[in-house]
Formats: sequence, C-alpha cells, structure tokens
Amino acid sequence: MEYTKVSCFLEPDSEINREILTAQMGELGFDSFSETDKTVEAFIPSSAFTEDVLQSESLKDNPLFKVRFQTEVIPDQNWNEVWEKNYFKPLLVENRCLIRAPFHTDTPKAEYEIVIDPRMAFGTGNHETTYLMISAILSQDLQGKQVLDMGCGTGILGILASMRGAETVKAIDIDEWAYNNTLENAEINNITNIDVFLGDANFLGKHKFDVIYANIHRNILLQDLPIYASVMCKEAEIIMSGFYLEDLPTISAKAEEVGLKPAGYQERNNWVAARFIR
Ligand SMILES: C[S@@+](CC[C@H](N)C(=O)[O-])C[C@H]1O[C@@H](n2cnc3c(N)ncnc32)[C@H](O)[C@@H]1O
Repeated sequence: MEYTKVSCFLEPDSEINREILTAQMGELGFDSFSETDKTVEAFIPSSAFTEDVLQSESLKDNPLFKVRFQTEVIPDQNWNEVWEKNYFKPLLVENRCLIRAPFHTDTPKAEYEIVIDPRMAFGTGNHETTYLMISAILSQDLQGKQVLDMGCGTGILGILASMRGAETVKAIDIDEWAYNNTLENAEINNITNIDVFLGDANFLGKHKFDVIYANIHRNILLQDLPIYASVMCKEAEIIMSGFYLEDLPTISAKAEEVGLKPAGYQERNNWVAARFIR
C-alpha cells in the first residue's frame, strides 16, 4: 500500500500539543505516527488522503497551537526499509515477551519471543496500544480457547495467543499488506493454528469465540461492536484498544448496549485497552 507521510510542525511545540494533534489526526484517518525532534509524522494510506483533510476545522481552528504541514508520498516498496531503519526497535514487554525483527541480534532472552517482519503492518509493540494488548494477553489463561484477532496488523496478538495455548486463532484484517504480513509472521514463528482472512467484521459468521482482540480505530470499534458481541460465547471476553482515555465512556456505553459488562482497563500515555465480558 502506498502511504502519505504528513510532517507536522507545531507552534508552540509541546508534549501536550503533540498528543492533541495526534488524536485529531487519528480521527481524520491517519493510522501510524512517529516523532522527531522537530515534527510529528503522521501516516495515512494515499488512497484515503486528499489535501482537504489538512483543512479540517479541528486542525485549523485549534486555539492552543498552529500547525504547518509538509506532505510526502512514500512509495510502497520503500516501507520495509524505512520502517526497519527508523522505527522498529526490539521490545521487551513485562519482562516476559520479546518482540524483535529478524535483523535484530543480541537481544535478551524471554519467556516468549516473537519475530516480526514488520513491512508496513502496524504492530511491533512499539505503539502503546499493541504494548497494552500484549500485556493483557500475558495475563490471560488461553489454554484451549478459540481466539479472534480482529485488525491483526502484523498478527502479533494472535501469534502470542497461540504461543500461550489458544486452541485456534482466526486473524482478520481489511488491509492486504497486513493479511500477507500475518501469514509471513505466523510462518516465521512456527505458528500452525492461525487462519488468516482478508476482510472486516462482515466476514464473521456462525463461529463463536472465547476471546476477541480488537485493536482498531475508535470509530470502527463503535461500528462493529454489535457484530463482535454476536460472535462471543457466553462469558467470552473482548479486549479493545486503539482509542484514547476520553473515548472510553463512549466505547463502554456501546459495549453495554450490546450486552457486554466492563471488566477493567489499562492506560498507557493516554491510550487505553479495555476489557469486557459477555
Ligand atoms: C492499530 S492496528 C493493530 C494491529 C495489531 N493488532 C496490533 O495490536 O498491533 C489496526 C489494524 O486494523 C486494521 N483495520 C482497520 N479497519 C479494519 C476493519 N474495519 N476490519 C478489520 N481490520 C481493520 C488495519 O488495517 C490495521 O492493521
């Protein structure tokens, strides 16, 4: 997939202004972010980007800061190199789960080691939401469970669930790169009980799950929660992430509307992973 990188220069530039801007751009469809000393870099599939996006009122009329944009198209074939060189660092979650790329050497030993060839699929653990999801998975008893990894990205959550004893994992992503990347990563990690599908919640049918992971955008979660709830067994749990603390009441209200009970949440740098039980 071809991406557009928008470098955002903030005036004044501060941690809180960067957070606000990142949240606003997330609302506008940007799905990955990184930071440099001078800018916030926001990435969006080129197919979803027009210059009009940057003229949105939420960005232009912010009383706290002004922002100047510089856009650059990143051709599809460069992602692997760009990502590997600049963004993907080996990561140890909860001192138990190491996530590394095939080219990382000299890494610490851990109870679980997941090798991720990241391409441009989201999910190396370096983002707060993936980190939160991995922490949550490490705390679960997954022996013999039927797991759904919705919006699988690199497949990292489903791979860890399988390593932790899940009986079967279905991984679904709307993005072809993510679909292919999950297949590759499952193979690299010798995971044989993952089925990977290209699609969205409409793909879900009669099969019921004990555990669902959905680290997707707030609006997708709100839209697709009724479908997720419909494929949860009794007492199944769903862990959702990909939204900010201030969105938790809205997500919780929707979850309760479709028959799910809140069962706690974790927060990291204002991102949330929330658990609900059917
Ligand atoms: C934030 S990433 C999460 C990736 C990975 N699960 C993780 O935790 O790091 C969200 C993923 O959801 C996918 N996605 C977006 N909308 C979707 C939808 N409606 N149905 C399924 N997947 C979707 C994106 O392509 C992306 O790979």
